[in-house]
Amino acid sequence: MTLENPTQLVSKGPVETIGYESVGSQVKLDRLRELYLPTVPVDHVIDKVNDTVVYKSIKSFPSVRRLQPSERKRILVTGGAGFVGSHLVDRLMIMGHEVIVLDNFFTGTKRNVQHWIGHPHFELVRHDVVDPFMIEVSQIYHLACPASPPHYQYNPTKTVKTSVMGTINMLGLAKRTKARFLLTSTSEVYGDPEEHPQKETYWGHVNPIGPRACYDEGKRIAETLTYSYMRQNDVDVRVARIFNTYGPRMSPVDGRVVSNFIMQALRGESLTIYGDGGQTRSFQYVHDLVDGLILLMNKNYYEPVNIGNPDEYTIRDFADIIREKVLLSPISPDDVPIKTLPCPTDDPKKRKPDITRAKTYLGWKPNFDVHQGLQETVDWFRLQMTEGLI
Ligand SMILES: O=c1ccn([C@@H]2O[C@H](COP(=O)(O)OP(=O)(O)O[C@H]3OC[C@@H](O)[C@H](O)[C@H]3O)[C@@H](O)[C@H]2O)c(=O)[nH]1
Repeated sequence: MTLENPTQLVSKGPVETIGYESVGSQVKLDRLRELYLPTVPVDHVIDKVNDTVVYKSIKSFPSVRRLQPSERKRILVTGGAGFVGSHLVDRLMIMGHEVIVLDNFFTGTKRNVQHWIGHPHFELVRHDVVDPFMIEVSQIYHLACPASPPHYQYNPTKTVKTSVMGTINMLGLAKRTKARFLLTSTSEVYGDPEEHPQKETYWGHVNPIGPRACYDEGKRIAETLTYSYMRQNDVDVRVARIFNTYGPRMSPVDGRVVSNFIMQALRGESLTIYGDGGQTRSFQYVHDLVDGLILLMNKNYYEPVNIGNPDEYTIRDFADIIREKVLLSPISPDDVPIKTLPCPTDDPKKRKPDITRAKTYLGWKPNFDVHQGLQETVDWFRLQMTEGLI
């Protein structure tokens, strides 16, 4: 397969249209932006004098594509009220599909999908995937699982249960309904990698008993389960290994480096670097990830696929980029100091995806550069702060 022409290429200035025609996911960025960075708040009024907020019912929903009933799919998104899930839901809704979201709201929030509540194509169910769930669907995007290190280590046993029992339940559902099943796995399956960049063929270097194991090993067994159901029960499966992702609707308290640095810089606090800051990560913007997930679901490729942006930074350099983005005169980036804290146990020293597979078999590549993606993310955090929502 050859590289499909993405709607916009990186080097040609800011991205304005995203998505891929072959799967009907293309959309103007402005339309999505209205959902998380509205020019005027559509659903609430803030009364700063009395410190109250009034939520209003929305008069009309965002427009969705008119699909023939035969083209419209019924799609289940577990974890659909979370950071990544809600952006996926936005896109699937705009594409004209019917979307059912399952979420236990541990890290997700109703606000992320509030603009769809009441829409005839949309349903939101408070449910924990650890318990079975019955429904008729034709595609399942299985995202449900806390994903930031502080959140997944908060209750490690529950994180393992979510990965194991949650994935068994959703694979069982896929088996019964003959739905196509997409597992969102993670770059953490490579652990602290000895191969760099990481290809999907690399088996990883994971400490099975360390504090990250509940997530790393949880996702590894989730992958094992996925391919066992494929071999044993003919379930049609897809596996995405997601690399570090950022964007609007990240939780300000999830403890990840992007949200921590942005919140610290906006509050004029020191930026906390864990260890010497020489460890690397490669950051992708959430819309690129959503493009990759939708392509993977709809293309005919069942091996694991890395979805990430190979643009690699040391955490120290990344701190400088965020300081420059957030701080406007009269505060200069130098006015926000760096504070060094101990490095977490088993923190991977480097991480960068090899995306040859995604390019070759999906025709996918990231479109957003870090400056455009971070600018929108900072704008979103700033708006939340101005409105007193975080
Ligand atoms: O305030 C901070 C937060 C984090 N960091 C460092 O920044 C790096 C990135 O940390 P993050 O918590 O954002 O993310 P990690 O790469 O550790 O884990 C992530 O990996 C990929 C995804 O599956 C998950 O979202 C998450 O587990 C780490 O080296 C961490 O030690 C800081 O230096 N300061």
